[in-house]
Amino acid sequence: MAKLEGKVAIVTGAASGMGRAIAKLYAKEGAKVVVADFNMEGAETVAKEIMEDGGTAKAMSVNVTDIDQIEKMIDTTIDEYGELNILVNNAGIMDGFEPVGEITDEKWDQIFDVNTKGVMRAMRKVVNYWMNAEKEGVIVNTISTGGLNGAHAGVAYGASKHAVVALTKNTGFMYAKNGIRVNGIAPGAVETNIGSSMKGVSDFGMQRAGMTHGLSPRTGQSEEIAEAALFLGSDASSFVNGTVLTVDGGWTAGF
Ligand SMILES: NC(=O)C1=CN([C@@H]2O[C@H](COP(=O)(O)OP(=O)(O)OC[C@H]3O[C@@H](n4cnc5c(N)ncnc54)[C@H](O)[C@@H]3O)[C@@H](O)[C@H]2O)C=CC1
Ligand SMILES: CC(=O)C(C)=O
Repeated sequence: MAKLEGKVAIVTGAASGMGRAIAKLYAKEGAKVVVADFNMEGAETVAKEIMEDGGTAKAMSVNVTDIDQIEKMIDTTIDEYGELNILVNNAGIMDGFEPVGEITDEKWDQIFDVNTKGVMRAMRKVVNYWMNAEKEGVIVNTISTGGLNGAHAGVAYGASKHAVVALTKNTGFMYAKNGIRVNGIAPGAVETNIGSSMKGVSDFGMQRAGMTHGLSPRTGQSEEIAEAALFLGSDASSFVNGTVLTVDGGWTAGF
């Protein structure tokens, strides 16, 4: 039996990288998947690939910095599929490895709007839906090893991801008796298109962070992260709640 048979899932940032791999694996395991991204062309391609493989998917144009678009994403999914069981908050962008002495207010806000506020707003909307409807549900947040230590990116990215760890733990704890589970994944360095979101790279920050990146045994593939997202999104993880699963090939085990 497919692991997500009968489930409806939203995956944000699903036009590329880990989001794409998660959307495809969820669909392969029986879920109806909303492929949400502000890159609509990319989202449509992923939805088409899923449907060609016999799955069910719908591309949706969503900018996670826009509250109206986030809320519409969730309302439309429930209207069209009659249900929403799994929300994967995966959309994210990198900073330019800036340390605090170099970060601008504008860059800080830009990173937080996508990586943190967008996640909180989607979680708030879906949790209220589940609570009001007295339904159970699962949230999976793509965080980062940069959300667990200070050495993997700049100050804005690290702080934005540390905040999602707190969002994950707090929400998992608060609604644990209501059948709502919330977990995160902390991937290490994974081969995706995230580099294209890096603007104005700091030589100083890159040099400092690069020292720890050099300790990573290897880079990961998006499909390896998708397997963790499948575990956390499915009933196989029914007793796992309010925690973060590191998936980094052993990179951060050594320090
Ligand atoms: N690649 C890596 O080494 C790591 C990435 N991560 C996290 O994994 C998540 C996925 O990133 P990747 O697959 O690596 O990157 P990616 O760049 O391949 O995919 C990110 C997707 O998010 C979308 N996106 C960006 N801003 C958006 C917005 N405002 N609204 C809607 N969609 C938006 C992009 O269009 C893209 O399709 C991110 O949260 C990232 O921070 C975490 C650890 C390591
Ligand atoms: C992009 C990112 O989060 C890492 C850990 O490389």
